[in-house]
Amino acid sequence: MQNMVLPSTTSEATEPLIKIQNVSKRYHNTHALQDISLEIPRGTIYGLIGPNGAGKTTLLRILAALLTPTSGQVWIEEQEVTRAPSIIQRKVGYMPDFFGVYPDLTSAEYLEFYAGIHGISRQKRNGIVADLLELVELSSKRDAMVETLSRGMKQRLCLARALVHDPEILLLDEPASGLDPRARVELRELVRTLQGLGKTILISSHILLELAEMCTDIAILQNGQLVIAGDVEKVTHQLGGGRQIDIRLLDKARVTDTIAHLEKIADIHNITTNEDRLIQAEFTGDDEALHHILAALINQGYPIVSFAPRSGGGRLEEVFLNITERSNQS
Ligand SMILES: Nc1ncnc2c1ncn2[C@@H]1O[C@H](COP(=O)(O)OP(=O)(O)OP(=O)(O)O)[C@@H](O)[C@H]1O
Repeated sequence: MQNMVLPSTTSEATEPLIKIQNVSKRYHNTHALQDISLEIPRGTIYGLIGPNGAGKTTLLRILAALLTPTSGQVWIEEQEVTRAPSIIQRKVGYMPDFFGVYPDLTSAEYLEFYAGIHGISRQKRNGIVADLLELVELSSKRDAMVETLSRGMKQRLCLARALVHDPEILLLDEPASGLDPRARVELRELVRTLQGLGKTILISSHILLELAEMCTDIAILQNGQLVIAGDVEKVTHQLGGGRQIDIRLLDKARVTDTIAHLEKIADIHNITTNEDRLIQAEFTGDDEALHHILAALINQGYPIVSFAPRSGGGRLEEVFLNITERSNQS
């Protein structure tokens, strides 16, 4: 299947922070990555999605300057990653997909150790460690042994470790794997907080739903090849996935005529109403079309209380399965 790289709305305004140009990686006879080109806009939460063995870890390790591509180049701003690994490692925080074995350390000692590795002076370490523990909501566990933390807590500690040198870019390899739903929500909130702090974040997962609600952009990898990439809305739209809109009305008596109005709009499909004043529908247009629909509803006096398009959501998983199936067949 031909690669589709869609322009990102965020990348239109600014130069991408990361440029991946024709990157391939071969391990003996395995083509882990094949001619991948991708641009990561600054400030995005970029989801790297693909089934096991798709090449996600390989790509993240190349971006972290921990692995050299067989061919192609990766640029982070004006630096080519293989030519300046130590500069890149200062800009990048990498959280691997495995925890490894923890030495006999408390949470605070663990972070202090990594702060030392990054050359942070002793005077600054205490303050940085306290700030990081607060950020990942582990202040109450500062003196707990790492081994005694829950999986979700270990995951957050690992994320704090990746942040110890205040990198601009965070590479998180399967950060949600093995977490229960509550820990996943906490992780999602933390990732959003980090985006708010100006970080550009790449997150991999083989489960699209884990990422759908938190990513601004996604790239789907399959057998080392890029299947599609771009802003979540555009990818979903391009693949015919559509979005769901939840429309809540003030007045139950107006549900029927609102539905009759929506039924006449070409981009709206599968309208349902399962609660008193809530109408749900699928929408396959772009944001401009959505704006016109909302403006018309308001202008014509429909009593709208809320009008909420949901990015991706459940539909994305379907899109992902469709696209990986299609590329398997090609
Ligand atoms: N060190 C290695 N030596 C040989 N083959 C490797 C090595 N590392 C990865 N591979 C192979 O490269 C391909 C891509 O692996 P990679 O770990 O990047 O995929 P992934 O998408 O992260 O998968 P997962 O979700 O299972 O972690 C796989 O076929 C894998 O077996």
